[in-house]
Amino acid sequence: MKDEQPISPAYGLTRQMQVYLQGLQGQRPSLPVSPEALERQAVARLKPEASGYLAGMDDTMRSNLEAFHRWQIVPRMLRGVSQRQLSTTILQMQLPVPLLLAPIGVQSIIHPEAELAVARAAHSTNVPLILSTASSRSLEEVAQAAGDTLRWFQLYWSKNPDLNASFVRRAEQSGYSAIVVTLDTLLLGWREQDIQNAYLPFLLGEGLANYFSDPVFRQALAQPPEKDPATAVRYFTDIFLNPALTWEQLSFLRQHTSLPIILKGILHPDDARKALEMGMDGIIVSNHGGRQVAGSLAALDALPAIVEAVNKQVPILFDSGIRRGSDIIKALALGAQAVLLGRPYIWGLALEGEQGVQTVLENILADLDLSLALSGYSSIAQLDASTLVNTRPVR
Ligand SMILES: Cc1cc2nc3c(=O)[nH]c(=O)nc-3n(C[C@H](O)[C@H](O)[C@H](O)COP(=O)(O)O)c2cc1C
Ligand SMILES: CC(C)CC(=O)C(=O)O
Repeated sequence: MKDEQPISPAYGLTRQMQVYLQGLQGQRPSLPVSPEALERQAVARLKPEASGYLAGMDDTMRSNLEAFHRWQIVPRMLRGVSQRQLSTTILQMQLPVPLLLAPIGVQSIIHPEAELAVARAAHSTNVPLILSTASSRSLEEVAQAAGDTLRWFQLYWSKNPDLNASFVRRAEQSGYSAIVVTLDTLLLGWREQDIQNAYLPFLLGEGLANYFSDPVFRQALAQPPEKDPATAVRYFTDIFLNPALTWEQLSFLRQHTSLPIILKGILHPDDARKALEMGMDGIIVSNHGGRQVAGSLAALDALPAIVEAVNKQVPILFDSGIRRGSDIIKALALGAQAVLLGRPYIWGLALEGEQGVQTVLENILADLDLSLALSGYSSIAQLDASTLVNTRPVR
């Protein structure tokens, strides 16, 4: 795909025609094209514990999706859209598309090749990726699989400061070019399905590759994790998350890395202002895909006020509910510079491994490209508030 310039001006049309031509030979796409059907099939394929873990809180997730339906695109006509520009620059990094893979931990519960399959698919489609601290493969292995693909590292801020510094150092050495600190998961939310299933993958040793391979983590143990995994898992659960974290501690990170620091999980404009005050380099507006606070506002509903508060001082990214090309258009029109794709690529991984992730990415990018053109835009930079109308019912 890389050689074929996936983001060429005619990308959407090329992909669409490729599928139709295969149809002439009696072939149909093996993976569902609609995200809803994709989810249904993936959930049916996974063990109940794994699909329960993917799910999160139903009501917040529903709010995330409904928020997209309240904003609607008003297509414009005859504006010369034969060439489309989908690339963007964030913190001096060139993104070929305004889409990154969201950090999603413990992918070994979804597919045996886990993050390596995802990294290869990111490479073949040229879509940047954000690797979770809780990945099932070490950040070094994933970097190797990703090749020259743009990659950022997501940090869960542990109680052990030396471990945080070590993760950041390793990420720098392995070519990750930004640190994404997740703020909304200083504790795990009340996840009804996981509690019903009495299931937490970390306790089974899943998603701990970065910890078990870390020199600081290993030094804290009397025996290496290979010899005494139970004690290593216990130590992990002791230090993994840090609910005592406050804004002031972000300066520790600043002292330990020259990489840009991006805060993930901002929903209130005052927190966005605080991020600016602390000299942070970027913000990801997100409610963690509706996995942390039941009844929290939809991430998309939080976006406009944060865009206003930040006033273009740092880039704003968005996730939680991106399913189609039109969702990307809506988030960009409301002021995000790029979006993160979460569960849809995991559904592809569940069904067809690396190929499944690649297909999901190709489909959403083709959809974005065509929807952009048909809405009357030749560049994502042209999207703004005038692209949309809000159909929120008046109460
Ligand atoms: C199974 C699962 C694991 C996740 N793990 C992480 C993680 O390790 N770090 C993180 O910052 N976010 C994590 N997230 C949240 C995603 O990065 C992202 O915010 C969310 O999936 C976006 O919503 P969407 O899935 O509706 O697109 C996880 C989400 C899921 C579904
Ligand atoms: C707690 C993490 C390791 C994974 C996560 O962010 C999630 O399950 O939502």
